[in-house]
Amino acid sequence: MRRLKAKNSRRQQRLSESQEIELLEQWIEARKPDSGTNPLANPTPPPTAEAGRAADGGFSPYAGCKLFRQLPISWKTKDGLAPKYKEMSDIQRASLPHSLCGRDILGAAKTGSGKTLAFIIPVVEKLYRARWVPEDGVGSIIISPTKELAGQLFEELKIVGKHHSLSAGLLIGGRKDVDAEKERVNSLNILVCTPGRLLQHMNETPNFDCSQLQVLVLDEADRMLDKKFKGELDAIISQLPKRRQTLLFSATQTKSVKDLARLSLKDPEYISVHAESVTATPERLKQVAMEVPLDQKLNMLWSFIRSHLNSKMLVFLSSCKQVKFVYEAFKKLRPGISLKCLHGRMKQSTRMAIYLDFCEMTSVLFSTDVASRGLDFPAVDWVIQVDCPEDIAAYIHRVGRTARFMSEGKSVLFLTPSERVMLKKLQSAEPKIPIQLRKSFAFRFLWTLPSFYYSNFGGQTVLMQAMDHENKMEFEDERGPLPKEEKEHDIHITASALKLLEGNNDSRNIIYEEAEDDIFVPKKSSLQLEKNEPITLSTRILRKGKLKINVHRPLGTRLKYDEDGNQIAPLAAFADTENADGVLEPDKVKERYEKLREEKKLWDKEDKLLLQQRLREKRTKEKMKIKRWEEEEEDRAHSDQEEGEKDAPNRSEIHFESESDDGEPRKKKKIKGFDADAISLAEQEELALKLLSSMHS
Ligand SMILES: Nc1ncnc2c1ncn2[C@@H]1O[C@H](COP(=O)(O)OP(=O)(O)OP(=O)(O)O)[C@@H](O)[C@H]1O
Repeated sequence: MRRLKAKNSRRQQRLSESQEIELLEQWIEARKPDSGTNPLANPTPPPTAEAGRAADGGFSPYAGCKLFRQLPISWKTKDGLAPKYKEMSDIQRASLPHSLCGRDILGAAKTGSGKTLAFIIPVVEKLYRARWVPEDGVGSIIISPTKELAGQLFEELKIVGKHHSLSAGLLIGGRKDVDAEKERVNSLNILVCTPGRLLQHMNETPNFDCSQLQVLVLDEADRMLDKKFKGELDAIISQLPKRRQTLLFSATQTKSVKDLARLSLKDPEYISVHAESVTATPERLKQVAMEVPLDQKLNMLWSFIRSHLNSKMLVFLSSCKQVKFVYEAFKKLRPGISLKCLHGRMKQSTRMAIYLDFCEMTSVLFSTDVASRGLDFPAVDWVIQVDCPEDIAAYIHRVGRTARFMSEGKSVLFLTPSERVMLKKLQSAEPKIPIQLRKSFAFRFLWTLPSFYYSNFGGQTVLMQAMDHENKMEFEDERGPLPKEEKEHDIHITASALKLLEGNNDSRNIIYEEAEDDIFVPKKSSLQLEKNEPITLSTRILRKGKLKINVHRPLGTRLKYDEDGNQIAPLAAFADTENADGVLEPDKVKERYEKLREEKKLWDKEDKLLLQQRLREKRTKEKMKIKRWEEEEEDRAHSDQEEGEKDAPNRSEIHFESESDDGEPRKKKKIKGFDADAISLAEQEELALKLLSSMHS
């Protein structure tokens, strides 16, 4: 009764809005496209209704509609879209006429083609036309497989819904104030969530009510319907009303009748705008595969990163353990470009901070498949798949993080000889995936990783385990025997690399000369492009060799220098340990060594303190960064809430604590020596102390 009253009072307050709604309803009803029609198939606008009839007899009055403003959507939505979006993409043109008139949709289009707006617009419009107010409760639920993707969808929803008075909430893990949020969740109209959080609400929040649900959206639908989310999704669906509109979108759509039956779809429109396309991946994406033996994968990755220091790179590895290992190891080796890592076992606030950082910065992000679907990182130059993807769909989504919406991108897939079967699978996929095998010798291994990392972090084991147990792909060939021997202990440059470096210490030039075509040519910085200057590395290549001691050098001939760089006589420092006849006095020598030892101890102490101070500062800086991000989030939530209270009880953003929404197994146990935040610092401290003690022993 209260709800009805609220609706009526709002209707009375907004006469012009009501008129608009009436107009939209009539417009939508009068121009309903025939089921199964695709406006893209008949691009000329119909001068009369009958002229819009396609060859198959289907009629779509939206043929020729290319702009958002030509659609029967509210002015508030048009105003929200206008600053950023004017022309529709293919999937938007094909699906919006059907979804706006309430039909269930199974939408498929290539990665980066604008599927998000294709479901957010109908969600907002449906509730607007139903004159939904916060007191009406949950009217729409958008479910995504990962927290980051949910966050991104929420941002897009804020753009479209900017001028609307609907309330929306982001329900993802990582926040502690669950109780406060449970109180607010019932007044949210649109929930953008991960399945775990939503289920947590359904089970724990008193009076949580979805009985009035109008629209359910599953983004990355095939993923949401696969066995990883089956239990959670079935539990959610069982609590939702059957009378609702359901929108399913993905770049790799499911057609399984069994899956669709679980969702009780009613005569869904199957809209696959790129079904006729020759390729399954974006047209501007260049793809190559390289055969790399397992024990050379990291060297290859290192060389690749070192040769593309101006590029933004997303590196996929198959497990959290592996991501942590590669990130820690490469970070210590300082490649000359900022490194980041992202995986499901990180704290939510850290994950979000890294996601935002990578959106803004040219850097390298090592990630598990948590970043493989849906995330719209701007301007990624390279997607590097160090480990083979699980299947073709996983490959398509991973490479889809680059070449988004009309932009260009490149991807490289490392395959061990036994993984070559994956290449065949990709090449014979329908539609095609244009991927070619390249000779890996285009890159010389300029570095081999020191075994320090392998032995201390169990690196080799990490790689082997990750590849053996986490790649679910079935191989035709047997994997070769795993190399057992330890890696060499010294950091060194291989002989061939040294030879190349003799005449040219720019690794990127080497690659340029050897590449078969321009796909591996490193990106020049804009400055270099302007000046047409040769590329130089932003960091120096260190030629590290073994320190050789010449045992045949006569005693007392070693040159020494004072602090100003002046040469001093050999053994001059020991002059005070000789008597007048030039003979060494043992007591004085002993005394001098004692003094030196004391001095060294003092330096040790100072160094230790300095190091501790630096680590403390670094930690504080990191904490401040996370805190700032959290404060900004809270401020935004507050201002949304205040704004909401002013206009109408309104927009808000909430977060819930829970795990395992990433498609990665939930494991709380920490791996010794490998906590992304704290352990890396502890590890650094330990390493520094080890170095100090080895210097002084
Ligand atoms: N009509 C449009 N005009 C201009 N840019 C658009 C339009 N629609 C979407 N975009 C932009 O294209 C990019 C990709 O869109 P979106 O993330 O919706 O792709 P997607 O199809 O969902 O990709 P994925 O399959 O990877 O999830 C975004 O940056 C978005 O802002």
